[in-house]
Amino acid sequence: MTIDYTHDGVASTIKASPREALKKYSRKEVALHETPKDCWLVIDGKVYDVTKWVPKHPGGSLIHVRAGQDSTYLFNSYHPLYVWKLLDQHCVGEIDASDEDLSMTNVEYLDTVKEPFYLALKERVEAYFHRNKEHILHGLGSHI
Ligand code: HEM
Repeated sequence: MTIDYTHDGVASTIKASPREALKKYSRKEVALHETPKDCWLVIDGKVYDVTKWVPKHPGGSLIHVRAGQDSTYLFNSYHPLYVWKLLDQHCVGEIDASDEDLSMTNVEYLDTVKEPFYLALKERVEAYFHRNKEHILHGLGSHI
């Protein structure tokens, strides 16, 4: 199951598709890349080397607070849905499911990003803020 964020209407684009052959990494291998100058992230089971993107990141140093670790929840909570499309270019592999170490991730959140209800809700919230010309983070800031 992968999420295809390349179409309009994100919630309807969850579909089963064969994964291309990606290099497999254990979470321990990913954990070796834990600095701003060598920054790998695990997001939704895939491994991303975002080192080159660190100095350009609009959200500044937050990009490396979980360098070398699972950042699925953090990534998803901070970004509008379109940012998922930008991840592909940084992909270097995926987590080796046969060597999964659940103590190194936060299983509670792993499937949330794939749930149609969650995606539909997030899409609608983004559309609301867009219509009202508010920045989503600033808008939320006044309510939390
Ligand atoms: C878990 C690591 C990350 C965290 C905590 C994080 C956090 C943030 C935050 C707080 C912002 C809002 C900045 C602002 O509006 O003032 C932001 C914006 C952004 N980030 Fe990240 N980021 C992370 C990783 C990434 C990665 C890996 C990419 C791309 C490959 C990325 C791409 C972007 C883009 C394009 C924006 C601008 C979004 C917009 O408002 O249109 N970020 N990020």
